[in-house]
Amino acid sequence: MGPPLIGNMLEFRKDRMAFLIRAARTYGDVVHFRPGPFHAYLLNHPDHIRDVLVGRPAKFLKNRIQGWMVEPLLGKGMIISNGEDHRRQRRAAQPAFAPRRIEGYCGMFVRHAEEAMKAWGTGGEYDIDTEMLRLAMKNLCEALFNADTTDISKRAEEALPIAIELLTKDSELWVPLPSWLPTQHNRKKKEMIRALTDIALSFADDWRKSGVDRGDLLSMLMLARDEEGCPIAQAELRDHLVTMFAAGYETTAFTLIWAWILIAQHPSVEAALHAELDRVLGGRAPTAEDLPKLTYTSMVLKETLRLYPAAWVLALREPVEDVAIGGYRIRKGSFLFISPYIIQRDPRYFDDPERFDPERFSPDAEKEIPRGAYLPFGIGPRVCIGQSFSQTEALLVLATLAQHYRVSVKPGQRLDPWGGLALRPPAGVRVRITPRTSGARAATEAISSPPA
Ligand code: HEM
Repeated sequence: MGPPLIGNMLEFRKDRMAFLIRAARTYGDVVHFRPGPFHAYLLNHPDHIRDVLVGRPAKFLKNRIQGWMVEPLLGKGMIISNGEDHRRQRRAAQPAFAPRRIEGYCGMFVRHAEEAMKAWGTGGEYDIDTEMLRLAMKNLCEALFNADTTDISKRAEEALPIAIELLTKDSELWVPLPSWLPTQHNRKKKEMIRALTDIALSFADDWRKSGVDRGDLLSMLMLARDEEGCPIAQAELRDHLVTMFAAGYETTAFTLIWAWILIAQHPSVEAALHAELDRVLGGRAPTAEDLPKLTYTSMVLKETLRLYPAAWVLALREPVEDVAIGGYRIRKGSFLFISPYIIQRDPRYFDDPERFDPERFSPDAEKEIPRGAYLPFGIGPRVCIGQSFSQTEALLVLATLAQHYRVSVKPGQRLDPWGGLALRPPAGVRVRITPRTSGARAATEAISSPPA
């Protein structure tokens, strides 16, 4: 438990991922620890996780502490709201993520990937994180805000990561430092948050000039009316838009970054991926109709999200009354940690869990995974609203790019995961990007064609 007041805070701060893994492997399904003066519990059994997220979600609210950690950025947006506020926000945003809508985004995901390929040309050395983050931001801006992406997404690309990094630093303290303190940290944070607010509200201003329903998230929010016929207040609109930025940007980009790293490290997976892409696409760009045929590509992404779930820990939950979980009495107001990263590497549910093996997600094998042991997008009523948006985006981006290019990671870089707001490599990832030759494509086509 550690000393009073500080508890396990120092250990947790030093290496939170290692601390949680150690705690789970040593103490089992429900682990009590103390980040500072608080009582926290890590839930590490699929049944307990389902109990909280699916069985009794109304008894476990998003916790107040993370409210102050991320509220300066997200305001009272959907990720941290509770109860009726949350239901209203989710209802307003849901149509932008309907299957028909997502199908409509497919051409744009591919177009942006093709633009990236044009710049790659005959290949060279790149930071794969910069490339994927740029793509994710363009996709997000165009799909959700119908914004001309070049200028706006550049500004957002600059401000968002800095804001997220400063908030992550705050979150390590567990106790809020007054935001009025004239520190450089606070000044920078305010500046970045103001920049993001300006960007979000400039979308709204642009929209008002035409007032046309373009079928994107922004139009839906701008046209939404409450029971009294009033539009969404400016502050709520801002919170909605910045929340979507924060939730949808790094998550998808880092999933793709990890996928490239893992594919580069596993030549047999790379060969199977190329074989599928050559067989299904044969050199042409993918479309929405190809999605169900890209089964192996999808398995690669699912396995990437098992080992490197971008949301490595879910938003903390707080019981609204004393509850029993797995035979333990947990007091009202404690924090509940649920970590996809920890449970998805648990040897009880995944054989040889550190091994990258997309076959775990072959249609038959996937059915055997216990419910609650694999949850990169969460489960229950707070499941990620952007899940199918992001899965479709990642699949099409990977299929478009991997069909024509190979990525190899320059040796000597640190690639251990670091749990910031999203799970990421500790620094930029330098890679060599090489065009796949048509000869190589013909060879995989020969391997993947059934004998006559
Ligand atoms: C690989 C990509 C992504 C991953 C791994 C991911 C993961 C998650 C997870 C685990 C949750 C549930 C959090 C909890 O229960 O505490 C969540 C919620 C959410 N995600 Fe995602 N997400 C991704 C992409 C996106 C995208 C692209 C968007 C929007 C464009 C998005 C928007 C949201 C929102 C608004 C919520 C809050 C939903 C609610 O509370 O009702 N996410 N996400």
